[in-house]
Amino acid sequence: MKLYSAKQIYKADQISIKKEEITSDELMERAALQLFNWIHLRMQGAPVKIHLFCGIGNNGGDGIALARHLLDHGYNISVYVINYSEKRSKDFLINLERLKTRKCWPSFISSDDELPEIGKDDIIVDGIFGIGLNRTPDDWVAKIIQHLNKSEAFILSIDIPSGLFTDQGPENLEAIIKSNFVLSFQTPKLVFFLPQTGSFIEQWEVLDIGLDPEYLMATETDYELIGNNEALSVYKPREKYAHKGTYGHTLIIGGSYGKMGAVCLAANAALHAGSGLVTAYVPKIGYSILQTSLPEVMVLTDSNEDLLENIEFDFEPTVVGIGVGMGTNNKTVTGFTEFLNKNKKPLVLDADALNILSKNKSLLKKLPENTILTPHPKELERLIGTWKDDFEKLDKVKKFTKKFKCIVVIKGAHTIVVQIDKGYVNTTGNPGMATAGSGDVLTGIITGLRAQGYTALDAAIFGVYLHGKAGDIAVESTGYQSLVASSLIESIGSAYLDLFKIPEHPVVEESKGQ
Ligand SMILES: NC(=O)C1=CN([C@@H]2O[C@H](COP(=O)(O)OP(=O)(O)OC[C@H]3O[C@@H](n4cnc5c(N)ncnc54)[C@H](O)[C@@H]3O)[C@@H](O)[C@H]2O)[C@H](O)CC1
Ligand SMILES: [K+]
Repeated sequence: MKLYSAKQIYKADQISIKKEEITSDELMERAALQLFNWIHLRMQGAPVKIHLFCGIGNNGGDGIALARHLLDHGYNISVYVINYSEKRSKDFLINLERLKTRKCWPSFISSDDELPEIGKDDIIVDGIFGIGLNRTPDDWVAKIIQHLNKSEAFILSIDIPSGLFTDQGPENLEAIIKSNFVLSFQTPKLVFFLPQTGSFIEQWEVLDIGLDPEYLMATETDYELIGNNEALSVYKPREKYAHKGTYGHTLIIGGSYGKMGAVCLAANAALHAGSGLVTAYVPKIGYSILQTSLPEVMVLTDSNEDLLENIEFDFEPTVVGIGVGMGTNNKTVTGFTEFLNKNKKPLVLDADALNILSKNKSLLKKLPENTILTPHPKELERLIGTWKDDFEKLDKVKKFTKKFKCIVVIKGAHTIVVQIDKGYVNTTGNPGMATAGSGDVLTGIITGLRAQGYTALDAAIFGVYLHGKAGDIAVESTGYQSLVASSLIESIGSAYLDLFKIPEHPVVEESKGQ
């Protein structure tokens, strides 16, 4: 699913109005009816108090139009206009007049002196700001937002939690609605999935207000959301007359004294992802460990007993995944550098391979085109430096991938795969996956996919999706706390099978931000 920017949504808005020969007010009515139907289906006329907080722009207009429909159906509502500007939008005013004809007069709030009383069992509809927010709300508006957040009432946001910018980082976290549910028009917004802002959204759903499909289809976006459909479109079915050679030979290089488990996890994950053959290259100490725990995996050893020093092998792997459990000993740095000097094979780099690169940035030039790097936030910081917010981080990563012609997998609650100008935001995974070895499994899956002929970008996107889905399946039987990396591997098969399940429900997503 494409994640459109605010600018693109406004454009779609304009094009739809022109093409369909409708007024902007009619489009607002469509949006308001969608909101109303969603609420009415769930509430069935229940006499719960609904407080609608509306701004003076079109987000507020949506709220006011929704209020009219709720009123017409006998709901118990109170309407407040947060009067933060005199520049009221035309369609807001049209809808305000319509509401008044029903003898409903909103309370106009122009300061934080009188905060409306809200019961914890009430419902708040948040229509204060939408995608038109262009500066941080004034202090008194922020105080009202804080009052709503503290109320414990269920908050339903129209389009986007008020106070969140659509395409830039937040300035004041105290001036953002903490939304229990967001009904977002046409497209979820990128900020729903970023670490800094994702926690303001508990759940979201898209309401299709029928913006011009032709424009939406033809428009390239900077970000895409990867769900089941997108993963399925990348998936490569197995062929009847294939043999193990068809699906490539993965080489996992890593390990050091006390950290051989990381290699076991990555190698085993590569096998479960479908790599035809898997070889592990480890220090001598790892030989019996690997041979005993993974009978399917072939093992080659370094000349050094405890760490990697002379990475040499005499076969042609399809792809090399390097770094897990490897350590950053000077001898390993030398061995890794010499390996990069000679290597011509596609690479996946993780953990200590990334740490070595961070300290020896000149090595970055030696990476073959389309190398996949899988840093967690700390490793990423070592590679690209610090960032002031998620948008700056994404910009820096884009520049980095352009400069070194590589792919970066920014690991997090919603992992984002970045290549040059584009980011792919993953939807699977859960907090139980923040556990030892989870990253090693991801490295193994991505490397194993690459071995089977997936392009680097597809292997990264699909690998991240499968890894998260395996976690979602595993957690059903383990619970968050007891999820361990080995259970992720055991669930890779079920994650593949899940690709072909027909979804029972429309897209309702729980946010995994923080
Ligand atoms: N997607 C669509 O096609 C449709 C969207 N609808 C709704 O419209 C809003 C966007 O409305 P807009 O009027 O452009 O902006 P807002 O209501 O978000 O903001 C109001 C207005 O206020 C000014 N402003 C911005 N920031 C501040 C601030 N911090 N303090 C004071 N004033 C501020 C600015 O001028 C804004 O224009 C979208 O989210 C949907 O809910 C349509 O109803 C249907 C079609
Ligand atoms: K809103």
